Amino acid sequence: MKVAVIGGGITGLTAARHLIEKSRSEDVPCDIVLYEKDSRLGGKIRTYREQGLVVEGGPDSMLARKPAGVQLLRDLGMETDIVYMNPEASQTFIVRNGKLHPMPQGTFVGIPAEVEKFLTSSLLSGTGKLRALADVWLPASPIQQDVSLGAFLRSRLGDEWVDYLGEPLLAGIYAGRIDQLSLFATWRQLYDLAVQSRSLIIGAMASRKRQQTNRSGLSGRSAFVTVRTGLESVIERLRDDIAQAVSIRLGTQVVAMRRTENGYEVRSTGDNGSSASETFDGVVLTTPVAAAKPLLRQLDIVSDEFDVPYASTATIILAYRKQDVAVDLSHASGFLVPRSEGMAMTASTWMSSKWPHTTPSNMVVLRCYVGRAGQEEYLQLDDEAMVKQVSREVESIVGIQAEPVWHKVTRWSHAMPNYLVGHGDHLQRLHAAIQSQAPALAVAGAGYEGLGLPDCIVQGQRAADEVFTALFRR
Ligand SMILES: Cc1c2[nH]c(c1CCC(=O)O)Cc1[nH]c(c(CCC(=O)O)c1C)Cc1[nH]c(c(CCC(=O)O)c1C)Cc1[nH]c(c(C)c1CCC(=O)O)C2
Repeated sequence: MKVAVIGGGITGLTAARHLIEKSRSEDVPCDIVLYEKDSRLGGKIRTYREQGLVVEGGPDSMLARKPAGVQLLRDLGMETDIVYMNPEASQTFIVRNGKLHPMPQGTFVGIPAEVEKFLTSSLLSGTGKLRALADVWLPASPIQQDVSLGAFLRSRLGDEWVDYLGEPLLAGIYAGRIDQLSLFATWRQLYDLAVQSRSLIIGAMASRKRQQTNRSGLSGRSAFVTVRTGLESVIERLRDDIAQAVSIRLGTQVVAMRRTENGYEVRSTGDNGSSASETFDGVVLTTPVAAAKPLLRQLDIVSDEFDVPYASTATIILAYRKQDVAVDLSHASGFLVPRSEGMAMTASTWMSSKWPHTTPSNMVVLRCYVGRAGQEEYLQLDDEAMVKQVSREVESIVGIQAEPVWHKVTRWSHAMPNYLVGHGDHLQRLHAAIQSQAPALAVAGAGYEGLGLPDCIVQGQRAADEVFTALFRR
């Protein structure tokens, strides 16, 4: 059999690796061609190793509680390279009126699970806190179908909680707008919590208790993990792992697809202007949704209702000399900036505190984020102006007056998928259309069922499974 994998990010690479595994375990030869339009593999994963730093331009870590990520590292023989987030740097701040306020203690993703601690928080006004606590007495939410994450949370915990805690924490993951994101496709567990316990706060109290009893085996281990030599070394290892069995076509964009009698014709153009056509039995399509849709349309899979806008962002890494930084950042991982603060920055991660292995001991490194859905205007700034703007904001929020001695701006155009209300239903219809019209074809990646690295890995493996099984049964 012969399979095309379109896209060379983490999803496509794990799909290719999984196809090889299946072909070996079932003893069925499988030719694999991987197309990547960029001149490098890795997609959103990009590590800079400069000035003694090992810092990320894209994702900096992954959730340990989603096992696919850590499992992949083990499968690639990288277990000894795994680094856990510094447990000392667990405090997160949220900016209000230009000042840092600690995230309230004793919450479950911001939802109060310890009422007394929540009441002492300086982040919300007295009225805001009381309104949030009213969730305990409110009747069950009468939700039958998908609504926005914001509508659901506003009804239970009030606007102030949503604007200063809920949106930065829960919509921030998508660089999205809380009033547009789908409740079911983003934080369904919060809906489930409210169904089980009627109140989110009562549900948060119960899950916190469960967490505390289950945690015994994980003591001291943080929620996030990364790789000592940078996440790009996972890409390098994956590439080496599959290189023998996969033809990797860099700088090659798939521009058209057509059904043939038994499979697919894939047409591509190269950076040098060349064009080529090749036929395959199966296809794993892992590009962003905007690149996948025109190809699907050529196969008569119309998915106009399946709309996944991608927000544009940038990360700005600022490195300071430690001797120039008068504030102690060592106990915190960083801060989030609510939309209403009107700043360029949406958040900042204190890399040298959260991930000490990334930074020489004589430096302090902050990674700042700019841009989210509906707030993309600061991305127009050129690198120099962006660094200036962001370091000015760092000065006023954090109190670092020094000039950064090194910086790196990484721009991510249309990079963060936002799952809108109805995402799940539209996705189901897309899968049904693919199943009936396009046998041995599967879609996977951040635009569909989770944008973190573990979810991309799971989707890549599942898509490879589906395509392999469809062809194996023939
Ligand atoms: C406090 C904070 C968060 N996230 C962040 C902070 C800032 C300070 C710091 O670095 O400590 C930083 C962050 N993390 C993410 C973004 C958006 C990226 C961008 O704007 O370019 C930003 C700005 C992506 C993310 N951040 C996260 C994901 C999802 C990971 C996954 O689902 O696999 C992404 C894409 C994870 C995350 N991140 C956060 C929560 C509550 C969660 C979910 C945890 C859980 O589900 O148990 C909060």
